[in-house]
Amino acid sequence: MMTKVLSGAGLRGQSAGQTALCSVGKAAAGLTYRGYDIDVLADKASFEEVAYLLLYGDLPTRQQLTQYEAKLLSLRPLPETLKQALELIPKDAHPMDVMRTGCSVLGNLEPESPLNDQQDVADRLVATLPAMVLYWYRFSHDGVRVDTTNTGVASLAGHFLTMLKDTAPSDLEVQVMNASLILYAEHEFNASTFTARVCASTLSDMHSCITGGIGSLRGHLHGGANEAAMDMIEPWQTADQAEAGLMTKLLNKETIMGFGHAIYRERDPRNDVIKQWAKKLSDEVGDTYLYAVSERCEDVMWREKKLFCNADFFHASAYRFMGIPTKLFTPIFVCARVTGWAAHVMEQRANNRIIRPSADYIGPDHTGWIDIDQRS
Ligand SMILES: CC(=O)SCCNC(=O)CCNC(=O)[C@H](O)C(C)(C)COP(=O)(O)OP(=O)(O)OC[C@H]1O[C@@H](n2cnc3c(N)ncnc32)[C@H](O)[C@@H]1OP(=O)(O)O
Ligand SMILES: O=C([O-])CC(=O)C(=O)O
Repeated sequence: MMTKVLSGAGLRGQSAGQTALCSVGKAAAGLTYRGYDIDVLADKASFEEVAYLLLYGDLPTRQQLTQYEAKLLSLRPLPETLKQALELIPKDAHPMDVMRTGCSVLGNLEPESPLNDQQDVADRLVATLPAMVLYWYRFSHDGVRVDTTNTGVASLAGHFLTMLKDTAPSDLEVQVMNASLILYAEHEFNASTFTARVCASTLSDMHSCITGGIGSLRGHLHGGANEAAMDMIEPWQTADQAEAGLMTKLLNKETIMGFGHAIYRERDPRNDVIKQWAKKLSDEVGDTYLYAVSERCEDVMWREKKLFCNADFFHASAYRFMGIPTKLFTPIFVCARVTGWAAHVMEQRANNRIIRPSADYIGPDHTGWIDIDQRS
């Protein structure tokens, strides 16, 4: 795989520091977490194993994994005060705003300290972010105070789906959710991770760094693209309608959500994985058009613009096939990416210099004071 020739605005192509966590767009490998290829991780690992890899530095032994899973289970309960805060948030709030608030409230209740160190705060957030968003969602939408602790499901992937639906998900759904969390866990110096690192570089606390990351991920040019892609394809009932709709959008020079990437040039290696799972789900649920619509979008975008699906595009149909409401798509990204963000915060802290670039000044020349009554 070739890396993109990068230049110009948006700090594109400029190295902003070093990382041992992830390589993106390197020849042949495509995407690795601490040297492990994403395809292999998505195929063989559990999300908990990948979280451990990112947060603790290496893949766990069986004993370490058992202990880590037990730790995450023990960290699931939400503080009562946090539940009360979540209950105050209206139904029509965006779940990403709920997560931002939830993370921030937890930082007030359980601030990072020598007794609650960065590793513990990171694990606590991994264990509770899914619960925060779903506690609010189920309370505000269904009037149910969902049990966020004992769904009887050990894996975070299964726990998320069980809290959402109250019924046990299928094995395939748990498998796909697990792979999805792995695909979304980490991606070098993307915008939200960079936000978290900038925050960390001022010696701020972990909750502030993660809250900032959630805010940056929310935008449609970043994590919010999975939701925006679903909104785009939703009205199309056939592949031909999708093609006609896309052609109109391209003619109008619209940005097509779920396509293109700041670093990859030819393909996003995560797309092959999630696309395959979307196909399996499509077959399982007896879908007659959404997968075909998605595939046609992929073909048209490549034919017309040489733009490829990024990680977000086929996540939209995969999540839809699992019955997940569209506005919960990006929050799932948060549940995964919190591992990458926290690992980057720790890495930044271990070798820190405050991140403070310069700007090229383009404003007016030095200007004298004009008294308020003299201004036109
Ligand atoms: C998990 C993730 O966060 S992945 C990213 C998710 N975001 C999206 O899917 C949003 C849609 N995609 C985009 O907006 C962009 O591709 C980004 C934000 C991901 C990357 O932006 P950039 O690095 O600036 O894009 P890039 O330099 O490749 O753009 C090259 C050209 O292709 C165009 N282009 C890039 N992506 C798209 C798109 N999705 N739809 C239409 N045109 C596009 C650009 O407008 C640009 O055109 P120009 O040269 O006429 O100005
Ligand atoms: O790397 C990026 O710019 C965006 C991305 O794919 C991610 O954060 O997963």
